[in-house]
Amino acid sequence: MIPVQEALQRIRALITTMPVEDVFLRDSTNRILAHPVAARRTQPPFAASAMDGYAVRDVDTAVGATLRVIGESQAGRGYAGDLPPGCAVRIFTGAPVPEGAERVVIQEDVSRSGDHITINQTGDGRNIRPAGGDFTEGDRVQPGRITPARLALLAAMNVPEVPVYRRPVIGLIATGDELVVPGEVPGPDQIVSSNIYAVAAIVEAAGGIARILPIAPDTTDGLREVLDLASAADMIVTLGGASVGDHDLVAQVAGEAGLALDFYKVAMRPGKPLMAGRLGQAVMIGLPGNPVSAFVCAQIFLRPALDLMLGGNGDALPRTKRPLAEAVGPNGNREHYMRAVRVGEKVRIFQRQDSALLSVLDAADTLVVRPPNDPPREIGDMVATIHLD
Ligand SMILES: Nc1nc2c(c(=O)[nH]1)N[C@H]1C(S)=C(S)[C@@H](COP(=O)(O)OP(=O)(O)OC[C@H]3O[C@@H](n4cnc5c(N)ncnc54)[C@H](O)[C@@H]3O)O[C@H]1N2
Ligand code: MOO
Repeated sequence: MIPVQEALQRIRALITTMPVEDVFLRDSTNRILAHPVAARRTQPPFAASAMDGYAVRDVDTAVGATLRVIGESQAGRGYAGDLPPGCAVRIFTGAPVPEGAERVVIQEDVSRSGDHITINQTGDGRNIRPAGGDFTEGDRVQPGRITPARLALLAAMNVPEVPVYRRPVIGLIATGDELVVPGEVPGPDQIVSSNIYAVAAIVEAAGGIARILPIAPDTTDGLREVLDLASAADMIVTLGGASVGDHDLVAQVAGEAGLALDFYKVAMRPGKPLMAGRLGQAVMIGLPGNPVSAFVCAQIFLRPALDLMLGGNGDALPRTKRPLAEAVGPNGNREHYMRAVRVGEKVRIFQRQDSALLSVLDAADTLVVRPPNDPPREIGDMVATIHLD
């Protein structure tokens, strides 16, 4: 058994970053921008009015001044020509400010009669957004996640396509004769395959494309066939069949298929029989079959691995120290990821920690991470926690 940190480091070392592809802006939400992208224009491209009102010169801006309205500037169609002294141009939010105008007096501050306005109040600001006040042509957006805000910025920069890392395809294989897919009628000794749906959701939330393959039976031929179906994937993740039982065939069959095993067994609970290596052009990760074990391993290893594939730095999930709401007994020799729930600022560890219990997992919003051989802990003792979203 190797420590969790070493297992994560070894998985990181197996990963290669995905190639870069250009996609339409509309398809780039949450993807990772791979290279800096330069603005193709300046914004605003002209001095623009920030308010609806009248564009005037400073010399004409006095309470009681009466000015002649000589034209109109609207968003999308400006006023062609200069603004002579003693005159005003009717202007709307976003419209180009005419040459010579130095401020916009908002319409609430003037009285209008026919072609003339009288200024009743001058207000504080100029109400003009200078050209290039937001960004100028050539300004660069740096690599990173394309958030909704960044999407709008790129659009305003007139960038129609962006270079992003290709989304990795993750082939997911549940193994075991006892499994049926949800909705099927299980035989008397069967259960419904569940953990693969959690792992698929985790993969997709991290930016990967999850492909759920047919359930692999507990036969070498059957498992090999399903593994073959996954051969085009960027990563192959098996669930179950990883332990030491007579029907735990994943290591054997993957080995025969050419798996270069990097490690097997991690000092963690749940998740001990985790394996990882390279199979052809893909990284292969063998998750334990117990539903909570597969879930925890996906959080601890798959998420950083996917982050790295997508151009991130593959950081482990962030940890926060929180006080215990209840005492807890000593830990064994494996790092324990205990299902727990927040109670205000504190955290309460569930009594039942069997790695088969999905109802407990569902009730949890936190994993409490106990180091190997951690002594008993009292109420109020600080423990490391991982938030589950
Ligand atoms: N003698 C030993 N027995 C076991 C050990 C050990 O060290 N010595 N390790 C235990 C630990 S820890 C774990 S974790 C499990 C992992 O076993 P496998 O990865 O081989 O998983 P399976 O045996 O195939 O299944 C375990 C359990 O999970 C259920 N399962 C499997 N796949 C699914 C699925 N897709 N959806 C829902 N449930 C699934 C399966 O029916 C079993 O109940 O081994 C321990 N044994
Ligand atoms: O490691 Mo197993 O995952 O303890 O249940």
